Amino acid sequence: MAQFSRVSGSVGLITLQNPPVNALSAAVRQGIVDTVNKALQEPEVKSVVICGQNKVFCGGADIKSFRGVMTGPPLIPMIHAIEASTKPVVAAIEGIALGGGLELALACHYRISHTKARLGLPEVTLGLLPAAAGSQRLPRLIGITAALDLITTGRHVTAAEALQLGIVDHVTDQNTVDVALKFASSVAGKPLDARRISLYPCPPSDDTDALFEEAMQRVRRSARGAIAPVACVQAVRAAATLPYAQGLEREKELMATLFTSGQARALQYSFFAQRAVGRWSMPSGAQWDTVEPLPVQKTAVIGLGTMGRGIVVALTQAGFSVVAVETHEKQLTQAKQAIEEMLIRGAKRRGVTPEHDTITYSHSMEPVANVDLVIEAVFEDMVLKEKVFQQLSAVCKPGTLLCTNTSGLDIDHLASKTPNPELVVGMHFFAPAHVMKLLEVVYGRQSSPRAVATAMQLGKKMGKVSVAVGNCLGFVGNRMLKPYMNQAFFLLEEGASPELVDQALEEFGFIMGPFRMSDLSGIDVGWRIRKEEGLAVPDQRTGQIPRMQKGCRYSPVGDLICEQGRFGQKTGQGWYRYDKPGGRVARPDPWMQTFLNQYRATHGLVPRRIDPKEVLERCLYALINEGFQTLEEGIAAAPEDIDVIYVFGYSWPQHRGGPMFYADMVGLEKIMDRLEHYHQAHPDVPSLQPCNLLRKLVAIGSPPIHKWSQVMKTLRSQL
Ligand SMILES: CCCCCCCCCCCCC[C@H](O)CC(=O)SCCNC(=O)CCNC(=O)[C@H](O)C(C)(C)COP(=O)(O)OP(=O)(O)OC[C@H]1O[C@@H](n2cnc3c(N)ncnc32)[C@H](O)[C@@H]1OP(=O)(O)O
Ligand SMILES: NC(=O)c1ccc[n+]([C@@H]2O[C@H](COP(=O)([O-])OP(=O)(O)OC[C@H]3O[C@@H](n4cnc5c(N)ncnc54)[C@H](O)[C@@H]3O)[C@@H](O)[C@H]2O)c1
Repeated sequence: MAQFSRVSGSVGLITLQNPPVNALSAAVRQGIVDTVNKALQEPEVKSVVICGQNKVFCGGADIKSFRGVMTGPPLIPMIHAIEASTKPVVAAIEGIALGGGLELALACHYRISHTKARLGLPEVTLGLLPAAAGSQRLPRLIGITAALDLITTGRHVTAAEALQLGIVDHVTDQNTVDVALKFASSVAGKPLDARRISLYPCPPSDDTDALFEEAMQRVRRSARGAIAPVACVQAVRAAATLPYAQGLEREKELMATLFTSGQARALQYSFFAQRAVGRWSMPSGAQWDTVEPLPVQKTAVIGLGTMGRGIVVALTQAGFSVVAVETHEKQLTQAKQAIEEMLIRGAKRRGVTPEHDTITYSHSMEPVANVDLVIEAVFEDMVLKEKVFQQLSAVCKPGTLLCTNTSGLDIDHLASKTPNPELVVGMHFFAPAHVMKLLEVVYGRQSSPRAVATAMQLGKKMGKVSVAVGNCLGFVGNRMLKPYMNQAFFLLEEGASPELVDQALEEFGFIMGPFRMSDLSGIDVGWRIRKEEGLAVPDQRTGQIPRMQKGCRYSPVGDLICEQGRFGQKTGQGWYRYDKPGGRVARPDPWMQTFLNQYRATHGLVPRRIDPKEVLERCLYALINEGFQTLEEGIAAAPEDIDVIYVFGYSWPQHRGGPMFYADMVGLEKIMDRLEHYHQAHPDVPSLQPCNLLRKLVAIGSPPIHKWSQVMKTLRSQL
């Protein structure tokens, strides 16, 4: 809806009304058409102001309506009618003007913004482009380079930057609508052609071809395989090279392709999935809207290695005081310096003053006594963690929440070592913890809903996408990664090279394939865990690590290369070779080829040609099957939870939605058939056997992903 009122006798005020973000639903568009007509028809009205209810201008087109039948007046003619108006129209921008919201403002003759407003054209993040003439008006207003930046990244700008770029005419910290009303009165009757952006020529640039070529390369590099950023560049190019009307036609054509694409569906699914994970629930029935989080102001981090440092930075940047504890003298000094540097860099990026004095560094636990919440990030060693939790229980004030950043150890076991197991939860951050957006909040059998609510809220305040998951080895993300990595190892045994496997998965859209990723994070990390699990241990009789363990196929290739001291980038050699220890550029290593040939010969394995399709199917379908298993067990509550974990924690390409969304796109029946096919070929690999939930879903006709949660409720008793 939109409401019309007349203010001070001669200014028509149109207020968009569709909380919470005044999205341009059919009713809002109809409201705008009706109220603009009214303003034009009423002779007393000399100028018009458009604003949004509740101090929010407009969040753009109604994304929810994209998947249904479009009704109501179309957006584009409505926006053109505003620009063509013979009475001046002023946009009063408060809160946000995003997507279609900014396009609406660009059709107005003047734009006045509140200092705290944010503006942008984020359509690209939804797999679209600004197709209500945004791709044609913005370059005409602010130039090609700046428009390319905003349109291809979708980033939001502050009012100050918008003013500097020339997107808005005036910024105020007063009541924006009042300022706009006054301004509208002052411009009544003035000529408008100079204010109609569609009439502007696109500002020329030195070498347009080179500029667009460079932009195209940049977007192709940064979002491998994503089509929307490419279309955005093409649309801006049309603005730069074609008359306005023809540019609009091109914008429309490009949008038609994007609008119905699988990528747009995936990205819009991901948008809503990120919001859905905030509505968490626990098997007990406790959920996000009924549980009050505990108040948290003072925090502590124990262990200042790779993870602890990032967590201290993220907590400090979110405004919490932190007691940072590290027992190792040298580590403490290095951590202090690293944390300070990260804070300075972060503050510079955000244009704020760095916070230092809210951190207290300590060798001992004493200063932890009066904190509200502790995050433990010591070595991944259960005995050590037990000891730390016992110390914390003795020193902390009653009611302090004890969280662990373990990558996958048993939360219940750790909780059982404390007098208050209800106050123990996992807070599993991802490296680097001040950058990566994902946080898995892991509840154990006894974790209280308030403890979970507190960790979820803390994650939100730290700018994380937090997902509540159940407790099991590896939780959701790392658990699903195991069958994926196993398949990558098995493929090497059967004839593939690390490059072949990585290339297939990088072409799918991962930033790095499993071997380049393993080189980056350190191959020895998994090796140490496997040794602790008793897997990477030679058989006393043969002296070799067995290739069958507990009745299942096991590949020791990773263990064997670690035995050679090849730990990845840090040692300059791993699955690839690097020019020096710490080097970043991975090059295929002839040593690896020789090693694999010898390994295969030793074990009587005859290498075969493996094609990329097999790599994708085996790695991804094994991971997806494990995803279904976590849903079946209730460890992940919904497919959206898994998808958000994979997109934000494991760099699953966002334009493919996430593993469970991808499974839905591929078709559950196909996934099941291919898993069965591979399981027949490899009966000693249980993770290739389709799990019960997948079979059941196929048996009932493969319902679409948004119906799985409903179906799971019914099926859970039968599974
Ligand atoms: C052959 C076929 C050819 C077809 C051609 C079709 C042509 C169609 C013509 C279209 C013309 C193009 C128009 C335009 O260019 C396209 C767009 O405008 S796309 C939308 C762009 N806008 C955005 O991307 C903004 C998205 N929203 C946000 O980023 C954030 O929500 C926010 C606005 C910054 C607010 O953040 P928060 O305060 O944190 O709040 P939440 O995020 O939790 O949101 C609260 C609530 O609101 C819902 N919501 C937000 N934005 C929208 C929206 N634009 N539409 C619908 N709903 C929205 C959000 O989902 C939350 O609700 P919940 O999910 O929790 O129920
Ligand atoms: N590195 C990753 O990518 C990653 C990702 C997610 C989770 N994790 C988990 O985070 C935890 C920490 O991992 P990391 O990579 O930061 O390890 P790390 O080896 O880099 O750091 C651990 C730090 O803990 C310190 N420490 C040991 N005992 C201590 C004690 N009693 N009190 C205080 N400090 C102590 C060590 O001196 C060291 O500085 C582990 O549980 C790990 O599984 C790691």
